[in-house]
Amino acid sequence: MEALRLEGVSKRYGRRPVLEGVSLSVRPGEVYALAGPNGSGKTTLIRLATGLAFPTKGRAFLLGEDVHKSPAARRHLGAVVEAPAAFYPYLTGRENLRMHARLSGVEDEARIGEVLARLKLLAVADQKVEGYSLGQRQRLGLAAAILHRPKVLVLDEPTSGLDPEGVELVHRLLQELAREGVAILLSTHHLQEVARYAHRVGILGGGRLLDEVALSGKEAYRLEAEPLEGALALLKTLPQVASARLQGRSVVFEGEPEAALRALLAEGYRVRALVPHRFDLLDYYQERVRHV
Ligand SMILES: Nc1ncnc2c1ncn2[C@@H]1O[C@H](COP(=O)(O)OP(=O)(O)OP(=O)(O)O)[C@@H](O)[C@H]1O
Repeated sequence: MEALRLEGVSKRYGRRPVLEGVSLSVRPGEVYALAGPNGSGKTTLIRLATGLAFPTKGRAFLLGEDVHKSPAARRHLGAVVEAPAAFYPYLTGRENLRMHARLSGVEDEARIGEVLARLKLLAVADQKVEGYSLGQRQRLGLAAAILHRPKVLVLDEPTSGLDPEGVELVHRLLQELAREGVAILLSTHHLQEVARYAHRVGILGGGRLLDEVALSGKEAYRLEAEPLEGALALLKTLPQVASARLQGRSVVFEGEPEAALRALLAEGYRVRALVPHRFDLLDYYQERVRHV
């Protein structure tokens, strides 16, 4: 079952549409990154998915339960939406986490130590939060969000304000959590970084989900052949080809290049080039949002 699902979600502020009919889903163990220019609605979408804002149309589900109708659905959710998360400044990091733990019914001192260690906060755990740097607060926010072992984690720009070590720490943590089966939806402007481990990237623009890119990690190849449309159609029929799509004046496909070449030549296509293809997410993204 999908861990998180948005069904035709729209949001208007007054008469102004911000999101129009966005549907997406995130499976357990999947990292789904939301990208889009400033003002494209990423934060709004995240607020709708977590139940912090109501959609004008459409519905949001967490593990099959409607987030806006069943507050209990949120027990499976960990989220950092307003960054840095609000903490009591006169309490220490550990005391703040204890408060969170009590509110979510965790009451497990060992778990508090575990998440502090995971976020590399043990050295400052017993200092008051008012003395924390922005990056330390960000990490404490994430520590609070994962304290109750949520099955779904929703994060708005989880690496903003972090130094390079902090950025790496968060990326590593998210990969580990995904391997443990957590479904993760995050928004980001740092496409190249999340492309290393995100499974899918949703591109928002003009209030719509313009595209979803699956980052499979499989070997891809770029083919230049004539006629190109026919070559694309042929590749799509081959069992050795997992996926194929048009990109500019080439076809990009995943699969076995030898089998593809044999089939193309056997059918009389003129093959001009068949080379390994490195998918550049940033290039693709820029092309996708250029005309919005
Ligand atoms: N409470 C609100 N009232 C009115 N308009 C809002 C409200 N919240 C967001 N908006 C508008 O909705 C649009 C989308 O904002 P949102 O913050 O979701 O974008 P974003 O993609 O997260 O942007 P950024 O990349 O800058 O963080 C913006 O034009 C914003 O001005």
